[in-house]
Amino acid sequence: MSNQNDEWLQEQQRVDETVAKVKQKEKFLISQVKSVKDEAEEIRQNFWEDVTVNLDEPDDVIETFTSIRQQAELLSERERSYGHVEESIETLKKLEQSPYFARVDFKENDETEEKIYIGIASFIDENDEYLVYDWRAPISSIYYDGSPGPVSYETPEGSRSGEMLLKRQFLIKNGRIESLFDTGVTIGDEMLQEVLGNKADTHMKSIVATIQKEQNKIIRDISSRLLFVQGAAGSGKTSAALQRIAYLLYRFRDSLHSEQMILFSPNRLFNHYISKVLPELGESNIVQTTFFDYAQSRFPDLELESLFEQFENSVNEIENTWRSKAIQLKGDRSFFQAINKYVLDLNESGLFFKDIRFRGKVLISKEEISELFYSYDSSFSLPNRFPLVTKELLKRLEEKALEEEQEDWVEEEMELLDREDYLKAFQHSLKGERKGKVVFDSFDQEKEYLAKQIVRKYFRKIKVAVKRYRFFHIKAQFVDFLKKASEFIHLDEFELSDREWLEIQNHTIHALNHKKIHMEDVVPYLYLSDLIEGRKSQTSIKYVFIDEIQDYSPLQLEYMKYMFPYSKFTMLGDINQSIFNKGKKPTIQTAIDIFGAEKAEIIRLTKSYRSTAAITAFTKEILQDGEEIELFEREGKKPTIIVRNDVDQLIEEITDQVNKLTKISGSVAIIGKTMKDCEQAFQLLKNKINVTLIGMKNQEIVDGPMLLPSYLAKGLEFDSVIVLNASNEMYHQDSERTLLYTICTRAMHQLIITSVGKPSRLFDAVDSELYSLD
Ligand SMILES: Nc1ncnc2c1ncn2[C@@H]1O[C@H](COP(=O)(O)OP(=O)(O)OP(=O)(O)O)[C@@H](O)[C@H]1O
Repeated sequence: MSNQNDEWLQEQQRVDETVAKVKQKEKFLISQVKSVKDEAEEIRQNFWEDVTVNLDEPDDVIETFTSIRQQAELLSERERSYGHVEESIETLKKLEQSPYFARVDFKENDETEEKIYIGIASFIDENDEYLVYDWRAPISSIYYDGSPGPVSYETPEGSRSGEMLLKRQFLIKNGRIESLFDTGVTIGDEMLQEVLGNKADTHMKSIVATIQKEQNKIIRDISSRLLFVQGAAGSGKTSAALQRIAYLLYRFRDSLHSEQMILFSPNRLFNHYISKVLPELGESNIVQTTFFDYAQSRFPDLELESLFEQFENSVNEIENTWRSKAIQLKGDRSFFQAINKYVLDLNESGLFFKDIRFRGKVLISKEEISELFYSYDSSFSLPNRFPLVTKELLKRLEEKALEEEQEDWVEEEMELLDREDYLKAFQHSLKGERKGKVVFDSFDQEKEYLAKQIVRKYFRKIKVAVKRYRFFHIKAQFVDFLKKASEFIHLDEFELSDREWLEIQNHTIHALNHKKIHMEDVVPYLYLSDLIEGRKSQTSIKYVFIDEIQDYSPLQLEYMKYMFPYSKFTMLGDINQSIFNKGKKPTIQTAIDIFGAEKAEIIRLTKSYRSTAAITAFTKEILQDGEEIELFEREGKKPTIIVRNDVDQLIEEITDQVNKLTKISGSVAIIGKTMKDCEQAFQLLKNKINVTLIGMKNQEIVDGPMLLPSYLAKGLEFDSVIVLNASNEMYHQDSERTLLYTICTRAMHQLIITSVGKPSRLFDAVDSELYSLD
């Protein structure tokens, strides 16, 4: 038997031993879980028997309350430990299948050599010996960063160094070693080839076994206030970010919880796509949202235009019309500063208020509110004056309510009261009697009581509105700001004339009057309202992750910093994939300007792992002055450009291709430019193939072929991509280069570009050797 086989056998033996111990532990925990579960069940069943309920005297009430609380705490403690044991069992089940994926032999100075096995979680045997180290443990970083020879790694106590004698990778499935490699500098290409050659999944997978050195830097960074990752399409930005979340939760497990992290992703489809990575690593998902969803939650009364609608609307307009200039201006940092300056001027006067009305009558006029607001000392900030004004308004409303009780309408309404209302009044009277209070002894008193109830019912709504500061007229304030904004900004820097600016204002006002708000107005509007009314920034959030950062405007970045003042930011983006935001400066520079260079770390990922070398070579040439992109050598067919004369022929071709591709590859996506294009194609395709149209309303990845617009495909990947009609007519502007690049880079194994008539001129720059033409 050769040495190599001996090694393999020895390793398999170790796997067997580890798995046996894992199973043993699992068995023990299963028995434990049963007893914890039974105990919790018993507490729940006997809950009321074990507490003493006595509500006679105030002291008894306190005692009862304490007793209930103790019992509830006991129950939740048992339930928590039940949850923990369940989680541990889940992890053990994973270890049972594949206990580890790597081994490094490490010798620290004069100490004896140690064999470190690395897996998705630590496993310690009965003698407290580490049979498996968590991939996030300090020592595990030498596997990702180092190669055989001298190595060092960071621990919370400082740096440690020694020598790495061996670096080995395993692929273990169902407790059997399927492959084993000893590797050098990088984490073996063999392993990566194997992983990347697999089919796409409806959910993203974790990359824990093959994290690359540069990605490991992203994952383990703990000092930067701003970690900015500029990475080519498919270079693992999202993957690294998710591993980073898992790492941070492990590294700071005593002080950091998943609720203290938030991830802004491009769309809900993407949220769904990445939702299994953290649970796969044994961690809970963090809050995932999209900026649109966040903003919508702040605008209950307005219909928000989404970034996608903005895209759909603006692609139809000629470039550089006033709309795209408006988007530029309203996304600029100078616009943010303009809001700051405008608000400074409101300290003494200038806030807009609304009358507080009831039944068509003004209860408290806007002038009265304004007078009240500005009666407070101007050293009080605007937000600090709001609670004071609210308190006073509520007091005045009480007086108004008393007056209102005398009005005729109250009496009329009283006559319309049904039996139930009277019964309620009667019960109230009985309650009062029990408490030794004066109760109705005359018809007048009963009437008085009912009148109070009626008015109170109506006034309740008004009071709620006052408590929510609805007396402040944010819409009018925003319009006023727009009217005065040109005092604070230089319109000519945005090539805007006064007339165009006026047109932009009218456009915004028109939308607001129809209870709508354009995407470019959303953040300025939110910020203005926050500065005036005072919004509590989210101080409990410690880490903010923003994916597809290139689509955020500079003003949005400013707002993010304002909203999460104590957070560390991880921003992931690719300037080559900017679809929406065409700011004056690259986002990376803007982010550094905003957050300051001292605490910023920039990491560039240049190697693209998603696509075959043939696809990356092709997509790279669509960009002319793109960021650096390196190929990952993985074999595959050259992309094909298929040109047909008319739409019918194109649809025939797409039908054939989808039928062929679904037989050989896993997921197939047909990607169109806009939703409208996709809807038209869907009408023509739906009776020929079983395809699902993905839109804003059904953002979920499904099995089988999908048809979706470019912006919803962001961040996703598919085994095969068919680009829907990439004709010259469809994509002809230079600004659409990045859009076309984004669509094409979704393909992992095969890329087919279709076109009615001449394909987009944006492909002209691509070497004809890099694709085949049909
Ligand atoms: N170290 C790695 N090991 C294995 N697979 C990897 C690694 N890095 C990236 N990948 C794979 O490459 C693909 C692309 O990764 P990911 O989606 O994270 O890239 P991205 O940079 O966010 O892409 P894009 O900007 O195009 O959306 C995924 O299938 C991911 O699993």
